[in-house]
Amino acid sequence: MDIKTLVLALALGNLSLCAALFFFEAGARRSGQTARIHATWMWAKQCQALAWFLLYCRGELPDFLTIPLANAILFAGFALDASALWEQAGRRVWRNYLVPALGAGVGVYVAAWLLQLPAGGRIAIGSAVTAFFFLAGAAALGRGWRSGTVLRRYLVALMLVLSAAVLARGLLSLPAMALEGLNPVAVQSAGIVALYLMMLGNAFGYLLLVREHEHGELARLEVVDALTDVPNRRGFYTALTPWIALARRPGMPTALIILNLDQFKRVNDSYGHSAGDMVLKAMVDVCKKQLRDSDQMGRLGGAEFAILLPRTSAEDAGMVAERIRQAVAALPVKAEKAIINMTASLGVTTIRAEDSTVSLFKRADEALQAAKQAGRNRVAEAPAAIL
Ligand SMILES: Nc1nc2c(ncn2[C@@H]2O[C@H](COP(=O)(O)OP(=O)(O)OP(=O)(O)O)[C@@H](O)[C@H]2O)c(=O)[nH]1
Repeated sequence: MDIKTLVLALALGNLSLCAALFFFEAGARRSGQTARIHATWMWAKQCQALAWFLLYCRGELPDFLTIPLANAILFAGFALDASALWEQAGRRVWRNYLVPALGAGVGVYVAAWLLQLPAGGRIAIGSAVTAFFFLAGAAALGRGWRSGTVLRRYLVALMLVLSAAVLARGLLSLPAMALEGLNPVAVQSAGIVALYLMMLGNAFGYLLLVREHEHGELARLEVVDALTDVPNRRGFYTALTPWIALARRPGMPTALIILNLDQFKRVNDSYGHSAGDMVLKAMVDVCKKQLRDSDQMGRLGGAEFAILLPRTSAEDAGMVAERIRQAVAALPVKAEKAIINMTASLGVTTIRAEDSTVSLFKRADEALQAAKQAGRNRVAEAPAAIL
């Protein structure tokens, strides 16, 4: 295959990836950070498609368009590719390094063109810049190598090999490095094939990270409450299970508090659902400040939360619950249109040897209902076990 056809294949390949991503995006209706990463990747592909088309027109358009401008756009496309991979890996800060690196790469390349360096020198500079951005992308994909899938490792290895191939192409383009018997056209063709494979490797790498991120998020949301970021009922029950088993052994008990915000429905009705959400989040923050690191808070649903206090007696748990009650009552929540004062009722118990999850929550809930019936904004303790 001649070099011009390969360059055209790269332009069309990037264009078709752009179209594929556009439809992938249109169906998914992503938001926030994910949408931003997709946009970065789309820009990367558009830059690369444009640059390859300009390079394809070499000889038909003025040189300043098909040499410095085309290569500057191409480097920008590679930098954006690496940037999307780093953002997807959760490290936005990498943009701060990639942007200056792009500026330096473009600067050196344009200077080489202005100084009329031989084509081999320019190719070597271009290959070094390209390999740098490929390696940066491979590094993003290689994060979490040990726990990564085999496919991810394969892609990292592929990207490393291809980066080395691109670098080798650049070195072999230097007149001083030219090996005897090596066909320069074959070297250039091999370099462009490496770039083609890198285009595919990058695309698969990116889609793989998106898929892994989305799977991780789905798995997280099975056990974590999306609004307050504490374990949901399922996550909390999972955390509770070993403590129920441990309660059958003698030793310090484990306590359970159930907290319910008082007349929370009124907050929603008076100030709107989003104000209610703000109250729930603020309430979790307030409670967490009163707890130890080893304590565990979860959202059972609505305005009801559970708090597990390992190695805590009923008396101490009662004190913690009272501290939480006072903290909630003392903290007005600033919502968009109002300052909302809340109170909470709390039921306290300790896990008994014979307890199941059902009997434990039944007892804590009865204590909570007693606190509600006694007038709310108070703590009630379940009766002690009859020995
Ligand atoms: N803003 C918001 N409200 C929620 C959410 N989940 C449930 N709710 C509302 O929370 C309210 C729960 O009210 P309850 O706990 O049953 O009753 P209450 O009004 O707090 O009254 P008492 O518990 O008797 O003091 C209902 O109005 C639900 O619609 C949520 O995620 N966000």
